[in-house]
Amino acid sequence: MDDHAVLLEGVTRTYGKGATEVAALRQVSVGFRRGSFTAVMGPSGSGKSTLLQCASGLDRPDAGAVRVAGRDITRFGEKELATLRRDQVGVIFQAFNLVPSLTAWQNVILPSRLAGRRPDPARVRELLNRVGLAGREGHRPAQLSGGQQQRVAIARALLGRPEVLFADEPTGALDRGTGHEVLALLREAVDAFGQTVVMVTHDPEAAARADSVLFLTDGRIVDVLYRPSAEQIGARLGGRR
Ligand SMILES: Nc1ncnc2c1ncn2[C@@H]1O[C@H](COP(=O)(O)OP(=O)(O)OP(=O)(O)O)[C@@H](O)[C@H]1O
Repeated sequence: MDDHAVLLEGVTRTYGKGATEVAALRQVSVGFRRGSFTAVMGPSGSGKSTLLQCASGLDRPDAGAVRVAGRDITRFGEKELATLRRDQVGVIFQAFNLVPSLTAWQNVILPSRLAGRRPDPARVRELLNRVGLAGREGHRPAQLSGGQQQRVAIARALLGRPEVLFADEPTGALDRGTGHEVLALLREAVDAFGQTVVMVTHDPEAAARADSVLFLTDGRIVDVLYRPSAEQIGARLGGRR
């Protein structure tokens, strides 16, 4: 039974102490199968980002295990986590982490270069074109809008073809056309390259591109829909909230 790219077992994450204590995740157990595309939805503050942060090794749960390719990453030290992020796990988060002194093109290829690879320029160009940054390859982050910076981060995460890709609201800051293209790129990562994608979104139409949709409420998974339509997702969100 090891066809899970990522498996969370009883993951609990609590922030703060005493009166200000918030249980962001409560005993969450869920598996993400290899080559699957999962959307994560739920009200603001329900724990979606915390789930992604814990699953990607950016945050450490207080209890439980997070297995990536079978290995419990909650026991990893900083060095192992850095290697994990370089080789296996890609993240598209709102804090873009772009290097201010580098151009869009240079930012996209940086992680691959650091990993000792020589990225194919044709592929870099294709990715930049598809996220709508043609003509802006030479711009530095400060010369790009927030949405454009996010697109650089998306192209950067896709270039390395990581086994697992975590995306927090990847289409949130994008116009409709670019949003569709980004979803197509994520779908292609799954269908053509067998990557595993986990995406937080508030948009039922974006979530409908996934194979399944998890619903979080108050730090718990309360529902799962398989291959739902945008209408079914909207109804689920509008119903028992
Ligand atoms: N670093 C932190 N310190 C303290 N509390 C935090 C921290 N990060 C998250 N929380 C709290 O944990 C809970 C879950 O937060 P999380 O960001 O995971 O929710 P979310 O579902 O992603 O919300 P949103 O849709 O608004 O982004 C919230 O109550 C939040 O206030």
